[in-house]
Amino acid sequence: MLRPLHRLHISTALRLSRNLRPLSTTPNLQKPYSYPSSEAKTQPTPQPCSLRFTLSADSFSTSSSPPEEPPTDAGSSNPPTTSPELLTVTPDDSDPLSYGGPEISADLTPQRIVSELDRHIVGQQPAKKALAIALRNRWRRLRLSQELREEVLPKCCLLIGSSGVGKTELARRLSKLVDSPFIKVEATKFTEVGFHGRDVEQIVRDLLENAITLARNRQRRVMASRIATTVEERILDELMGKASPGSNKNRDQFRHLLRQGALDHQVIDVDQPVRRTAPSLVQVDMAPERMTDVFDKLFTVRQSGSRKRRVKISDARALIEEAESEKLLSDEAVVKEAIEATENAGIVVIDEIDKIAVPVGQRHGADASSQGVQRDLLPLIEGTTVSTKHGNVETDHILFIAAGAFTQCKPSDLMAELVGRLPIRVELKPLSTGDLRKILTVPENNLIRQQRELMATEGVTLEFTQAAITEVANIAAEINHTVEDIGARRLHAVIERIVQDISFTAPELKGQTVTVDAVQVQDALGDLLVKSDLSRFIL
Ligand SMILES: Nc1ncnc2c1ncn2[C@@H]1O[C@H](COP(=O)(O)OP(=O)(O)OP(=O)(O)O)[C@@H](O)[C@H]1O
Repeated sequence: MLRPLHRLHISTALRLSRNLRPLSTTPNLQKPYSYPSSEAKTQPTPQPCSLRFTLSADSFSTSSSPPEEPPTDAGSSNPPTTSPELLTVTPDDSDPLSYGGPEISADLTPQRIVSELDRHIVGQQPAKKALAIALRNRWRRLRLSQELREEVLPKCCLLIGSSGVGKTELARRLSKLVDSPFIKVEATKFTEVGFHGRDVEQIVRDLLENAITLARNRQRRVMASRIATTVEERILDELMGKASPGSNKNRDQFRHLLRQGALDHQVIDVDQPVRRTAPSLVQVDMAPERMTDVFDKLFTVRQSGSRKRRVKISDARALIEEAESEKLLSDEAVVKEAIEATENAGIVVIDEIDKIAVPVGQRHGADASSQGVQRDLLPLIEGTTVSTKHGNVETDHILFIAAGAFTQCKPSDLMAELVGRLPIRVELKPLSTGDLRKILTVPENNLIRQQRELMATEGVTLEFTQAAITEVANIAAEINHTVEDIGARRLHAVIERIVQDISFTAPELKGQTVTVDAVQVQDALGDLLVKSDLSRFIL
């Protein structure tokens, strides 16, 4: 039976660690949890040149230390990064409620935004440029006086281009660059329910939910080191009792063992909080979503306090971390940050906008719902207040990016007021065979790399010859041309078909190198390459 560790003599504990390597040389591979290093605690907080997405002009902060240059080699095989130098979060340990959300680095110039987008998207330079300016304008707007800032509305964009040429991907990458709340919706989804369509305000509610997730994760990251320290101290308290003067040496030795994972099997008591729900009242004039929230809470079992559980230290870490995060992360602060981020940094892509455009002569009968959706979208884009269960969200400064192919109609077939709200228009080019070839190999997380890395997990080295890559691009372009143009999406299906057999047998190919050449590409696609069969081609 295990003895409580606080009764163990330190020499016994040290014996446990006899076979362990010194702390400084132990790779942290098997430990699911990383403790803050003492160096990390003493290092000065970086002072990036940055600007907050907060409403108050007083919260702007700048400093003279510029962030490092990002890698610009688009073909680099580096793992994906989230460009941390472009987005910074400023922790204020003294007040967990003080986070104002993400900050856009002042160094994120339009040119730099374009080069960041270049890392993931091939070509489409005019669209990249337009979006870069739109994003930079947000940064500029936040530097204006409060009075002028409210007057400057974001210019919304209309991206015109066929399916799969990168319209959504550009907007998604843009939002990732600055950790903005992002949502993509299809305009046609709002016509299916009938004349009034689905409530377009749901777009903003969904955007806010996304912002809440981002805000929670962001605050967790900011507090990670504080939480890790607390977790360690809680475990040490359980093992040895509360820290007391003179107990530092023993405590440090136990801390050392704990960090080595030598105490993982010891069992300790952990307090697990039980959620308590606040009593709520249903009011007759309540918004429907608020009412749903109240009912949710009513049906939640009301309990309070905490209960003790005896668990191994290896399991206790996650439980204590969760409980500490709950204590430190205030829902109120998360929602506040999320609403600010939604209002000032939210990006919404409304795809298939062309499908709800109706030429003037046809604006009657069944098309009434399309017209209705356009009318409903207008206030959102112009700026309105949407009520959500977390509070009101102003849409004035959300960046709306409408997108569509406009093959059957023209932008002017949209309502004039709506078109007026989308003054930045950019056309995205159809993808050529050369573009498809580049998409296979140039973006950081390109499809070929994805397949190679997947096979590497099985111990298989997968190679594609240059001729094979060219052949894949040729075939994808041909199918797009003959069957239906779905742009770069075609590559996914073609590649999947080519690697299907290798993928199936990979566990038996461990240690081997498999090279795909042009002939194998043709073999894999077999009779589907016969032109007459292309119409039946399922890729
Ligand atoms: N120019 C490009 N460079 C790199 N990848 C691309 C490019 N265009 C498209 N892709 C890839 O193709 C897929 C589909 O692209 P995306 O979602 O942007 O299409 P879209 O233009 O929005 O089309 P749709 O209107 O049909 O949604 C994504 O996986 C994206 O990464």
